[in-house]
Amino acid sequence: MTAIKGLEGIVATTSSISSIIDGILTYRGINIDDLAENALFEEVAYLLWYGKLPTKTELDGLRKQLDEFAAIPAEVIEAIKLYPKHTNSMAALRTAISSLALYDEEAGDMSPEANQRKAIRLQAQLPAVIAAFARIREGKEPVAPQAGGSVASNFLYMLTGEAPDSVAVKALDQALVLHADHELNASTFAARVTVATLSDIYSGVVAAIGALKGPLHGGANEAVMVMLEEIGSPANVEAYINGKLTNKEKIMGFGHRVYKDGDPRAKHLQKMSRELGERIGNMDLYNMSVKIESLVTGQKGLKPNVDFYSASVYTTLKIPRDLFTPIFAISRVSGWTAHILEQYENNRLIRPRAEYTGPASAKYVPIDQR
Ligand SMILES: CC(=O)SCCNC(=O)CCNC(=O)[C@H](O)C(C)(C)COP(=O)(O)OP(=O)(O)OC[C@H]1O[C@@H](n2cnc3c(N)ncnc32)[C@H](O)[C@@H]1OP(=O)(O)O
Ligand SMILES: O=C([O-])CC(=O)C(=O)O
Repeated sequence: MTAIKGLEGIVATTSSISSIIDGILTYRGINIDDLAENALFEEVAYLLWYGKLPTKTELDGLRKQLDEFAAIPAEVIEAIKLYPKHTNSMAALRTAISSLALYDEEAGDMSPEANQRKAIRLQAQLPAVIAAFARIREGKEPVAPQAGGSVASNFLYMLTGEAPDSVAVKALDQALVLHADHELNASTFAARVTVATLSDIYSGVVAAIGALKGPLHGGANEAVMVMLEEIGSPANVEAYINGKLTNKEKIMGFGHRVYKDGDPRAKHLQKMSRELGERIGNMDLYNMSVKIESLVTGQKGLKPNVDFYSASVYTTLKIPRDLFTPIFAISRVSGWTAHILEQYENNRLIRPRAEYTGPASAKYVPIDQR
């Protein structure tokens, strides 16, 4: 038995949800470029869950369910008020989602219908939980979502308490489309491993949030912003990046386990970053990002991944840095739950083996002789 470090290249399941073949990403066979340019996030969530694009009636039905399910139990809001104000936002999200399970009367119902409803409930409640946490830590009361609003517009509304402008809503919606699913990424794998024991959907999503939090995965978008802040201005980029590369440090937002020739989603986020910068008349973040890309690609051959330009996009939308990874979760929960439902449909316990590297043969030594 020889271990493959990081399971690179191992095909661990079949899935009909998303594919990455020859560097092309599709959701249910539809190219991500097509979806990024034309689809709304709710259409994409429907596509991931049900395997087809919704009709207008089906989309309206999903929106109605998202509205109905968005309310957060008062006990969960009260608990969030007790979280330390400076706690990590992904830790807060992980805890709050876990506590939502306690108040879901269907939590123990493992029927496909109940699990589908729970998937929609998680999609509806996750943005509300993040916005509530962000407001509560500033001493403000949570804002309820507006019926009929999209996931993107409602998140911005719940965060600020003000009607968001249409450019911001469109940008966030497109970002949500781009992040919704990605084959067997680490957090989705964590979710599938968890529910393959026939544990519940909340446990799967909590495991996924824990995996997404790390800076080698979803946490990279926040780490990119930390880097941009450290650099400070386009004039400092070269010295900073050269220093990091000389020290063999990783540049966050670059590289990918599957894409070696570039991430097809990055160009959409780059365009968004440029357009939003032009709109506010400040191109510093965009110019810094482009310069970093040119140096890292030029010297290391590494291309930006989905996390790189999302940092400048979210900052230009005035979203606090530590909410970037929770926003990733707002989108990816659609993919996580689609994968969880797929896992339940055709389940087998996921239990690989380990190549043993400990002592070959050892004897128990009584404690008084050690
Ligand atoms: C949504 C997402 O999860 S996208 C990924 C988000 N994560 C990041 O942006 C963090 C930065 N990137 C990375 O750490 C990696 O590229 C990962 C984790 C994404 C992929 O990791 P792996 O497939 O395991 O690649 P691995 O880390 O082995 O890198 C291979 C080589 O490229 C180098 N490399 C990879 N990424 C980077 C980077 N961002 N900066 C500098 N060097 C890098 C490694 O140091 C390694 O070099 P070596 O062979 O000389 O030791
Ligand atoms: O697929 C991966 O390894 C990381 C990921 O989630 C993504 O790129 O969206």
